[in-house]
Amino acid sequence: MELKGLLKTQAYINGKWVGAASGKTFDVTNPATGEIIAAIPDMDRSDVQKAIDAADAAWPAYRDMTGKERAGIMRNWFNLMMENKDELAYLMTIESGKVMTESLGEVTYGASFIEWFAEEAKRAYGDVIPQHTRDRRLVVIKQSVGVAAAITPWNFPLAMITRKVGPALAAGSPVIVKPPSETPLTGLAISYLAENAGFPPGVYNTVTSTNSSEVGKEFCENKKVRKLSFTGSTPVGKILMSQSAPTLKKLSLELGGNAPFIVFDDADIDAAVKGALISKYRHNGQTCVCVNRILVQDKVYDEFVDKFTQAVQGLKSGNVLDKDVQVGPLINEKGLNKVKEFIKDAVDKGAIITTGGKGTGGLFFQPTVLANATQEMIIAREEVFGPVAPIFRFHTEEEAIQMANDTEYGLASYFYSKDVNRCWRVAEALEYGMVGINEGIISTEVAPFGGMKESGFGREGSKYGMDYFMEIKYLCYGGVKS
Ligand SMILES: NC(=O)C1=CN([C@@H]2O[C@H](COP(=O)(O)OP(=O)(O)OC[C@H]3O[C@@H](n4cnc5c(N)ncnc54)[C@H](OP(=O)(O)O)[C@@H]3O)[C@@H](O)[C@H]2O)C=CC1
Ligand SMILES: O=C(O)CCCC(=O)O
Repeated sequence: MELKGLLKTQAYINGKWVGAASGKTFDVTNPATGEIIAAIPDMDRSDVQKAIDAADAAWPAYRDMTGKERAGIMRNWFNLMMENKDELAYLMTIESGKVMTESLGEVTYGASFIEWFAEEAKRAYGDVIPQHTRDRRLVVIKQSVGVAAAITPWNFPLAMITRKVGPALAAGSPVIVKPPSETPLTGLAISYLAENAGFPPGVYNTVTSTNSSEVGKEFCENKKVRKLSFTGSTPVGKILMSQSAPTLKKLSLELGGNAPFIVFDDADIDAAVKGALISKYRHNGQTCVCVNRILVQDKVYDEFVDKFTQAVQGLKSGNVLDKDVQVGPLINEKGLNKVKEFIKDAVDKGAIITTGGKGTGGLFFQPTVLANATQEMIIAREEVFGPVAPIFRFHTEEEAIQMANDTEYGLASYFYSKDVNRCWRVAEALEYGMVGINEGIISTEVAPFGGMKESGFGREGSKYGMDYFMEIKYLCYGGVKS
């Protein structure tokens, strides 16, 4: 495909395309074929410092622009993403293995955060508080938090960047993005579009590196960075939080999940099968909101297992660039080994494979269903991040809630029931930041995305998203004579 200048092999700092000061590079490979796509700069802390300095220098002028002016540039950027949708999706597919239809969906989804926050830029309203003494007037304004850094994962090479930089840029904060080393090319491509959209030099920066722990330390320790937003694993989130303590860096952490999907015996079983299928096998099970555990009530257990197994057998594997293919490869060897290890552990402990269970060459693995799953299995506790659906059995509503909440995670959860009273009860009892009720896909730019417990904190998207990139300032006018 003709990529119209979108395949960038340099990083983007202070409005310039640059290599690493050390001259080092690293290769980006296609997980579906193993082919090398490009070599890009392998930066170290000195390069990251340059990006931070540039962002800090750009901050005063950028924050002084009106919301409407910032919105104009963001709107240009959104339009450019949509005009280059096919090219961005192609790049995403070849570097991440995400099937083409899903990549096209992610470009639209990712761009929607820029459209949404461009509109929000004009509405960063403050407040007037009724005075508590006659000679005072109390006003609250919201101001940009300052330079913001973003560390993003490979499973959403575009949307996890835009969901962070959208609110930051709208609020008046320059950004430095560190995309994942597996999938940096989509992030570089949108940096090129950001340049063309008209962001002033230093407002939008992208650094690439395989030395993520050093980049993370610089973001946490550098006092010019006022905010760090991270999506990725819980262990790395904890490292970033402890590294941020000395500078009291403001943090948003969107971490791992262990999503339950509960099917009650009063549910529409066909709808539940459809919801579980799309939620489990989205990006081959590699999202933090993918179903990790399916909990099914006794009476409908066998029916659900049969119908779900049949539906999974209908998923189409093949060339990820074909628009009707639904199953791609795992991102890397580590991901593939995790899948194999979790299946072996489950089978050793009594699970039955009703479909799948085998690798099909390279990083590809069959979509797999495990019946008779139990709490003793690793998959009950840890995120598999792959195409494996364990199905657990429960007897009562209380037991389902107890099983669902029996995890340190609290990101997404789902349940199916036709009983309205039960829907309210269960939704309120689930200790999760997001609950899908008779829905398997819940992500949208208009709703708050984020978790509880060890799934992190902060909310992205929606009317709440910008608050995490703004300071609330209270102004007290005294001596007002009436
Ligand atoms: N919440 C979510 O959406 C995600 C959850 N995960 C979970 O994490 C597991 C492992 O996936 P993995 O990709 O290794 O996730 P990581 O948390 O290791 O990686 C996510 C991002 O953090 C960066 N990173 C890694 N270590 C550090 C560090 N010490 N300091 C700063 N940044 C760092 C990575 O950079 P680099 O790529 O250069 O290493 C990447 O940009 C998955 O199996 C899944 O369970 C993974 C991805 C997303
Ligand atoms: O898996 C993730 O990293 C979170 C993104 C998922 C979504 O936005 O639906």
